[in-house]
Amino acid sequence: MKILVPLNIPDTGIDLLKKEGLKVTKWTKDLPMTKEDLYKAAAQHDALLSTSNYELDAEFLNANKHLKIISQYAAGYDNIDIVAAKRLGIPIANAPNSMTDATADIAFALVLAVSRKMFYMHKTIAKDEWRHFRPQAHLGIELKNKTVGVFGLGRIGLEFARRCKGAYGMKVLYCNRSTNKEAEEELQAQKVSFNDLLEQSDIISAHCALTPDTKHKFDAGAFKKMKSSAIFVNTARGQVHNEADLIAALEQGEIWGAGLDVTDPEPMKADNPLLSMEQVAVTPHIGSATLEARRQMSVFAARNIIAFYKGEPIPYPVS
Ligand SMILES: NC(=O)C1=CN([C@@H]2O[C@H](COP(=O)(O)OP(=O)(O)OC[C@H]3O[C@@H](n4cnc5c(N)ncnc54)[C@H](OP(=O)(O)O)[C@@H]3O)[C@@H](O)[C@H]2O)C=CC1
Ligand SMILES: O=CC(=O)O
Repeated sequence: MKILVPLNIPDTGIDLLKKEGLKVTKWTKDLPMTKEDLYKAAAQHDALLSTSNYELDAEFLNANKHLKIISQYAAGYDNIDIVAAKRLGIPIANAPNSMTDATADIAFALVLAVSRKMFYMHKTIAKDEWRHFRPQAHLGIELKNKTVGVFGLGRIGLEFARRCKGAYGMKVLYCNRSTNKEAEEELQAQKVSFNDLLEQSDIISAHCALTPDTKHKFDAGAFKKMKSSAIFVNTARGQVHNEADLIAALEQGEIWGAGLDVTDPEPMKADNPLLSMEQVAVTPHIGSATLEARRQMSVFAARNIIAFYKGEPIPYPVS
């Protein structure tokens, strides 16, 4: 079986594939493949160890019906048309839990960065604006005993909530479709409606998958319901918030601040007004950007393909 890896990912998983006798073509350039190159290359391979920057839509899947499996080097798989893949009988798999800690860390770091205006204050030094002690300038807010609301308390949401509870004794609210018993027992997390999450939380962090249900969940109406002292954090997917509405909510003081690891669109343009706001911190989708996570993602994505090749159950199937 010939595997196409269309981005320069760590070799940890590639080595496993090769050990099983699978042939691997890895794209080693820094820039991703063009759509044309991807179509051409996929046509000559049996499986794809893909990454989330490629749009694997119905058109791509129809043109590549021959693919035996697509294994995603990511937890999210909103770039893949799962319905079309199912119709065509192409199994899809992903690599959840390989970057849970790394992404929870980024969400938590964004809360801290926003609460103390760190990114903005860093820029004042670079602009040579640090002059003298100003006792009432650029004050932040403290996090101890605040209420955190997690939208999508799954793997990453739980790790993020653990950090909030452990470091600052925060009360944990969450909004999911199902109940997270583990979080309720361990953190005394309370499941609430979306409305209550918005109205009662001091910090709201999005950790859901991007689906038609969650697209633009955080829009003008949602921001209006949040506390004017609230911090909104999104490390899930940029389209979970409506970015124009978020900018307006911040400009009008409807919410206090925002921390984003994901934006809409990505990459964010350098002239985006969010980048010059005092109470905003933006990182360029680096949730999983640790050596440990990226190596593990490669291994998990490879294991799906190896299991399929051996006729064993796929460890991380996407249904
Ligand atoms: N910034 C980054 O670099 C990274 C971002 N991510 C993003 O984080 C997302 C979450 O990852 P992970 O924690 O592993 O995924 P999980 O599937 O473990 O958690 C997702 C949670 O979202 C909840 N959810 C889904 N739909 C809804 C909805 N409509 N309303 C309320 N809750 C909902 C689910 O609960 P229930 O089904 O009960 O509703 C579940 O608890 C990924 O899909 C990806 O987009 C992941 C890794 C890195
Ligand atoms: O955004 C990253 C992912 O793993 O999903």
